[in-house]
Amino acid sequence: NVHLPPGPLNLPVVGSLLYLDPKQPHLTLTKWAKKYGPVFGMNLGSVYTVVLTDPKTIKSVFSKDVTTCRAPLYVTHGIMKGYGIVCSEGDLWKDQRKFIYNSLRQFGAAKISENKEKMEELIMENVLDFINHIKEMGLEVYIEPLEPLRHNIGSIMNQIVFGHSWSREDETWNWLQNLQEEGIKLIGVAGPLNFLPFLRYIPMFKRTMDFLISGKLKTHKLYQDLIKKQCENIISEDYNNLIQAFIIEKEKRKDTKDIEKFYNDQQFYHLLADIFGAGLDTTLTTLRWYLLFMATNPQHQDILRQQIEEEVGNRLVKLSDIHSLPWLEASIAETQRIRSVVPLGIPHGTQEEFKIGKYKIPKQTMIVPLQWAVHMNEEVYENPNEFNPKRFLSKQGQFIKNPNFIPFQTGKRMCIGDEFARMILYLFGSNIIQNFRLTVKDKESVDLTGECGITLNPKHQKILFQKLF
Ligand code: HEM
Repeated sequence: NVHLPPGPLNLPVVGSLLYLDPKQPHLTLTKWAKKYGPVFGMNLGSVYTVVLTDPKTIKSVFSKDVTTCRAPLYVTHGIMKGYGIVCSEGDLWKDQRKFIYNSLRQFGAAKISENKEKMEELIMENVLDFINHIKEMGLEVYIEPLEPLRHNIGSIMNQIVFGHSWSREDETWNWLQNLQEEGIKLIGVAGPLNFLPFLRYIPMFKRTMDFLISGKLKTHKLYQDLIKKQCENIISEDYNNLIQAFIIEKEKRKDTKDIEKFYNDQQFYHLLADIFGAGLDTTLTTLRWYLLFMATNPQHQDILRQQIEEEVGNRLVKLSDIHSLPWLEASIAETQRIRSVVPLGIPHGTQEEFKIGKYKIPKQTMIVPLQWAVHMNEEVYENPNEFNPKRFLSKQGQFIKNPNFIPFQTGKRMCIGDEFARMILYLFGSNIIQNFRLTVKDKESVDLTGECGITLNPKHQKILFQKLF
């Protein structure tokens, strides 16, 4: 007796869309999960959607080939057309995932890599530049750290993607950052189009789509110049950026059909944008949340700073120190738990009909791994709204892994940059706390709810950086 999962009322055309809070959809879905269970389904406009909130089910469902597609969404498909890696499917996705995996390892952005020290150097250059930039502003500065952080995390991504980074004042860089920010906002605005594609005839939605597509074309123009620049360099076996990696791979396969299928210009541009975007927005947002939770919880910050003092002393914190700093790992993990940067997860799509237990999951379903519900489950995490890094520590004070913690998701499409992200988060997170005491002026007035776009972003909030030495 196989049937569709239970779920909320489906109205004609819109389905359950009208009941979903557009600003905080993760909260509505989490509420529904309590009512309908850990596997529930509904129509969101024209897209049949199944939401999963049990990490074991998410793991088993996402380890199947049949769920390796992306959700059938109008906006992302309309803009990306299946190119790149994040939105690609089938053979192209398989090939490019392997290629990106190997490239990240070559750049030193992997757990095991000969070039890991070079990557650590690149990250540390940017950590130091960030710290010095803030110190130059004065002994005590009260600022929203978004822009300086975005410059330095962005510079790391620029180096590994384009082999080039720009100064803070550079016009092209500022243009690229604005376009990125605007694009992310607009994809939020265009959200309803995903589910009600007929809205594209309404001028506001049409304008938004046109803006997104023209923004994409403009960045592709810039990429052409950056690719030309890299072509002028001699590309050796010791390549360290994605432009060079792609050119080398293309050359290797020049007599095969892969060139047209996987190594064409469109794929090149979309892939560069994908790695830049996937790497920057998520890591930056996590660090912003981290600084905010540290600033509003000075008691935890002091413990971490003390551990750094004892284990590292006054020199900079390095990657080889991390295993002796469980409070660092725990406070970063706790940040990723309490504010999932992708609260709805990154949805998948189904290629064919399949089953989850007694439930039928039709072909072309969107599957939402609801990270928010996993990370805020009170049965697993007592007082889930409290920021408490100790949840991730054993009685002996060691960092413990937790199967109910899935910020990078699991299975065949799991984030491919998780190790790289942790390298950045640990090095920025520890060295900032070592160098500054962070506080806010009025804790009660700090709004920690966040704004939901593609990622869940903190609202603008100033933090007091007090220089410690
Ligand atoms: C804190 C930082 C990050 C978080 C929370 C994060 C999270 C995620 C999540 C949830 C997914 C979706 C996985 C799935 O569909 O099952 C994903 C995919 C991906 N991430 Fe990350 N990510 C982060 C950093 C990075 C970095 C630094 C890079 C690389 C430069 C990266 C590259 C990618 C790519 C290429 C994909 C697409 C994989 C695919 O579709 O096969 N991510 N990430």
